[in-house]
Amino acid sequence: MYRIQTLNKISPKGLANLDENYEVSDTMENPDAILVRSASMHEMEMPASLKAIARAGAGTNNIPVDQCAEAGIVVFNTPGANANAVKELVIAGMLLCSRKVVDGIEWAKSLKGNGDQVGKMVEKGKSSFVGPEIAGKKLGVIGLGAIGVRVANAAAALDMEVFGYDPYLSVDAAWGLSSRITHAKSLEEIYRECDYITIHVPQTPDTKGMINAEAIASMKEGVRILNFARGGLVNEADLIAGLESGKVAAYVTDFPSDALLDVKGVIPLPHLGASTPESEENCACMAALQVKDFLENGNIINSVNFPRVEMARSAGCTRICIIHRNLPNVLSHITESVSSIGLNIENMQSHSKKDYAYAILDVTGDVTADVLKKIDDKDFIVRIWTL
Ligand SMILES: NC(=O)c1ccc[n+]([C@@H]2O[C@H](COP(=O)([O-])OP(=O)(O)OC[C@H]3O[C@@H](n4cnc5c(N)ncnc54)[C@H](O)[C@@H]3O)[C@@H](O)[C@H]2O)c1
Ligand SMILES: O=C(O)[C@H](O)COP(=O)(O)O
Repeated sequence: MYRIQTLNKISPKGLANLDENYEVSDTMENPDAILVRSASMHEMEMPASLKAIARAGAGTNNIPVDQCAEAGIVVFNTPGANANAVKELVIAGMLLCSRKVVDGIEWAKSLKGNGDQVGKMVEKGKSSFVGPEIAGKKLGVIGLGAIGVRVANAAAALDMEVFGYDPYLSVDAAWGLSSRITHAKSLEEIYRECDYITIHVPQTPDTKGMINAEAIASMKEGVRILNFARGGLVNEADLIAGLESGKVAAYVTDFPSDALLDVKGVIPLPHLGASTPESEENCACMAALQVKDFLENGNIINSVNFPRVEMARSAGCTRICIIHRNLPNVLSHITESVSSIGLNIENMQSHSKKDYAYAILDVTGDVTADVLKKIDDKDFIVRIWTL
């Protein structure tokens, strides 16, 4: 029986992929794997039993990914599974901050009690809520991954002039990008040209605070900024100064903080980007299936700290799975150890990612604890197990 702990509410449709061989609970001790959304795991002590963490979503900055790699814990995410949900809310965010929709709704509600005068008051007062259309305006998209590409294409379809910036653009993303998108060669070009700027990059030490006083100073007067990626990408004090001076007309964020809530021009949303039934199901299904395939077959598909390694099971074989440091001669140590005890390697796959590598070997012969001990050199083997 595999033991799965959930740290957030995970869509039941996703959990339904875990059959009678799985016990799932939010109060599980010694889990084999954890399913999580945005709960922070940075302060959590990782149980020795833990082999995998699956983030049902995109951002993994709530998980100590590097520490997990050191401990041989594979961290998965679900690329693209919630991207459409975020795209739709970004488009809504641009309309919200252009057309004074929120202020207009609040004012309209304040007319309650004026009886048959409401119609007249609406017509008289509506001129306070005039706001520009988005068609014909310039949108800068920073980060053209699963979300950024969808936002760029949707905005182009709404007749915006779209600039995209991503120095690490993947081939898949490039194939998906409309030919109407202008390739911005620098952030400065985005800042200089665009009326609306939307950020879709992961929060890392490199991107943290990237929207700061210097960036804001080089943007257009009255720029509208949207942040559905992570709060930490924006230096809040600098942004508030920009809003107060009028340089920034609006800031739509999915990551409100106490300091932002009462600042004019801020439209705070309670991290709703991925909160649709469709994306909750997509993410949960992908997370559950990836964990299942890893626990049962050792396959790693979308991991942020280990390479993709997957191989069909070879009939009549025992599978040996080995997470190891990415150092010279480790593979030859493994294969020599295995063959020196008379095991035959029928099939094997191995790939590396930064400091770590992962190998799966399908072998025939008797794989005893002694065999594993022979391979398990503590200097470079992080975790070894059989399936
Ligand atoms: N609000 C929400 O509910 C919600 C939902 C999903 C994702 N997110 C956030 O959005 C982020 C992006 O999600 P995604 O699914 O598009 O991820 P993704 O990995 O598909 O795309 C990220 C893109 O950013 C690019 N990038 C990285 N560093 C960059 C830099 N310095 N400048 C420009 N581009 C850079 C990468 O090349 C990649 O193409 C996630 O990391 C997460 O933090 C938020
Ligand atoms: O990175 C993500 O996928 C989003 O921020 C969604 O987070 P959530 O799963 O907590 O809604």
